[in-house]
Formats: sequence, structure tokens, C-alpha cells
Amino acid sequence: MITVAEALDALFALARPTGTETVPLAQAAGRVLAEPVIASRNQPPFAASAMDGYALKGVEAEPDAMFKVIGTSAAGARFEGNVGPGQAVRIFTGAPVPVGADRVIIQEDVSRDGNLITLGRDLDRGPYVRPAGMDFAIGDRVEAPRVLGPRDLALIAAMNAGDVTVARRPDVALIATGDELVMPGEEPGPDQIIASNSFGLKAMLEAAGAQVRLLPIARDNEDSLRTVFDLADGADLVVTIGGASVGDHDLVGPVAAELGMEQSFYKVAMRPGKPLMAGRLGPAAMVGLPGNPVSSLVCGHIFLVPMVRAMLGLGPAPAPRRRAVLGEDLPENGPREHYMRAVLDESGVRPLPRQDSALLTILQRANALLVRPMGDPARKAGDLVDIVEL
Ligand SMILES: Nc1nc2c(c(=O)[nH]1)N[C@H]1C(S)=C(S)[C@@H](COP(=O)(O)OP(=O)(O)OC[C@H]3O[C@@H](n4cnc5c(N)ncnc54)[C@H](O)[C@@H]3O)O[C@H]1N2
Ligand code: MOO
Repeated sequence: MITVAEALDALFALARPTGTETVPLAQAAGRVLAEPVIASRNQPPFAASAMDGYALKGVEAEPDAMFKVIGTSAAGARFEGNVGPGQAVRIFTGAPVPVGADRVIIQEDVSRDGNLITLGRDLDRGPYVRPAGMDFAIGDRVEAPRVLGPRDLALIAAMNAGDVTVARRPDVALIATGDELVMPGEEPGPDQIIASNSFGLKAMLEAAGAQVRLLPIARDNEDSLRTVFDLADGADLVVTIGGASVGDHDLVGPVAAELGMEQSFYKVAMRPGKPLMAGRLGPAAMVGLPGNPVSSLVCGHIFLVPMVRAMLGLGPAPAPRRRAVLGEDLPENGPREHYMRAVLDESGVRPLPRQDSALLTILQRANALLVRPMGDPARKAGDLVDIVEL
């Protein structure tokens, strides 16, 4: 059996970049920027007023000084003339500061009588002028790769990019397998249960940036598996769920092999998730997840999300870990890296009492995986341990 780190390296070797496409900015939220955006303009493009008030020469801004108002500069309609000595221009926030002026006096500090203004005694310091290019200048960049969020999109829009080059979303085909499964909402027979894993995995992988297809459930026979594998055609990543272990009905490995899957590994020293398999199936990467609900979702977090991120060009990095204070004593760990379903709060991290990999209620209550290294000795409350936040 290989280690989790070795399995992850093998999976990164299977994950190929998906290439790029151009999308309108309004559809770019959550996408991975693949090429830098370079500003083609300065912002602001002119010296702009930061306040509503009067633009004038700063050296003349003395208490009680008087000025003649010679025009108006509004956002979108500048004053074309020059501001000379003793002159002021009525100005509004965002408007171009006219030539000759270098300070804006806020209107609260001014009294006006017809076309004459008098400054107050106690003037705000100002100057309330934003120089051209103060926010960004031509040639400034938003670097790639990065996941585009609201703040990126606002900045890119201000740089005047109408569309952006992003990584194509990896096409992930999810195949649930098993005679015992029916879809949620259907009427299960007496020996049947509801296919749940695909729904958790779909949400998880879409949040990571993939486009996920839920294929029909494959039954526990070779024909059915072959038919559903056919439907995965065109996928960048084919993920099967279940049928990965050693039972008589665990046919995913043999059928995939018959379809030409070049196996990269089978079985990882981890708990849950031991019967994980992976390989290359034509142009696609293939990952066979164990069927137990917690195993498949934990493997999704630890392996599939990092794979999708690597395909998107975000680099080969494991699921982020951090240190947390252990909230209770733990016995020594066995020979497999253990991802314990745990609750993290201000007082520390504690594993939930039942760790059977069939228990979705426990996984749903957990907000972290407490990671026990292989052969980790007993730990005391107060020790620092690794966690992966869920
Ligand atoms: N003799 C051995 N038996 C088992 C071993 C082993 O090493 N030797 N490993 C155990 C471990 S660990 C795991 S994990 C499971 C994995 O088995 P499979 O990947 O073959 O999964 P299945 O047998 O198909 O299903 C296991 C379990 O999960 C349920 N299931 C499957 N798919 C779904 C789905 N899409 N949604 C909800 N639930 C699903 C299925 O009904 C079974 O209850 O093998 C152990 N056995
Ligand atoms: O490895 Mo299995 O995934 O322990 O339940």
C-alpha cells in the first residue's frame, strides 16, 4: 500500500491541464484566471475630486478668503477652462479637477452668495484630489492563476476588460455503482438504499471549479458498467463510486482494466479510503472511490478537489491543513493515516465518538478532519494536531 502523499503525487501526474477559454466578465465569478489582465487605462483617468465642493488653488486657501465661481465640473462633464488666481469652480465627487486648481474645499467649509464664495475659519486639510492613476496605471496587472472573486471582478472591470481568459472547467463524470442503489425520491426495494455519495461529491467538485455530470447508476454486472463507462466519453476525470473492494461484486477494477485503464495504484494506507484506485483511461484520468459514504467524501476532499485544482492550473497542492489544539486524549494510531471526523471549536478539536465510514450523520456534524499520521503515538489533550477544515 502506498501513502496518502504518494497517492496524491500519482494523482497529480494523472491530472492534465484543461486548457483555456474566453468568457464574458459577467460569467467569470469562481472561474480560474488563466492569463493576466493588464490595465489599458489609468484609474482615475484624470485628477478627480474626492468631495463635493469648490476647486481652487491650494496656496490661496486661507480662512475667510473669497473666490469668484467661474463654472462647474461634474462627473462626466468637465469644466474646460483654467482656474486663475481668486477663482473657483463648483465641483462634484468624481469630476475632473480643472487645470489650475489643486485643492477641493468641501462645501461644508464654504458660504456662497451668488457667484462669490467665502471660505470658513477651520478648513478641512484636504486636498481631496485623487491624482490620475492613483488606483492603477496602464500596465498594472491582475496576475494569473487565481480564482476570480467579487473583488477581482470589480478591479478587472475597472481595467476595462470585457472578457477574460479562464481555465476550462474540468468535465467530471460521476458513476455510482451497485445493484442496491436507487436515486433519491425513487421507491427503494427491500434490499435497496439511496445513492447519496454522488450528490455530496457533485457539490464538492462544482465548488472546486469542475463541471460535473451524474451518469446513470451502473449495476453490478460488466455490461452495465461498460455501458456507463461509454457515457463518460469526453470527460477529463471519470470517478466511480463503490465496487472498488475485493468482493465478488466489486467489478470496477476488472472492467476498467478491460477498457484499457492503465492502473497507477490500488489501495492507500489511509482510513477511511483504503480501496482507492486510480489510473489513466484513454485521455481521461480515472479514480475509483470506495463506496462507503464517508470514505468517498473524505477521498473527495483529500484527492479529488486537489486534482481539480491542479487541472485548473492552480498547482499541485494537498488540501490545506492547519494545527489545532487537541481537546481530549487519543490512543495511538494504527498503520493507516486516519482522517477522523471531528468537531473544532474555541476549546480545541475532538473526534466524534463513532468513526464507522458508513455514518453520514457523523460526517454532516463534523466540521474538520483530525489527521492522525501512520503509527502516531498516543496523544494528550493540549497537544497540537493537524486538521483539515471541512
Ligand atoms: N474483505 C474485505 N472487505 C472489505 C474491505 C477489505 O479490505 N476486505 N475493505 C472495506 C473498506 S475499507 C471499504 S471502504 C469498502 C469499500 O467497498 P467498495 O468500494 O467495494 O464499495 P461497495 O461494496 O460497493 O459499497 C460499500 C458500502 O457503501 C454503499 N454505497 C456504495 N455506493 C454508494 C452510493 N453511491 N451512495 C451511498 N452508498 C453507497 C454500499 O451500499 C455499501 O454499503 O469495502 C470494505 N470491505
Ligand atoms: O477505508 Mo474504508 O474507506 O475504511 O471504510
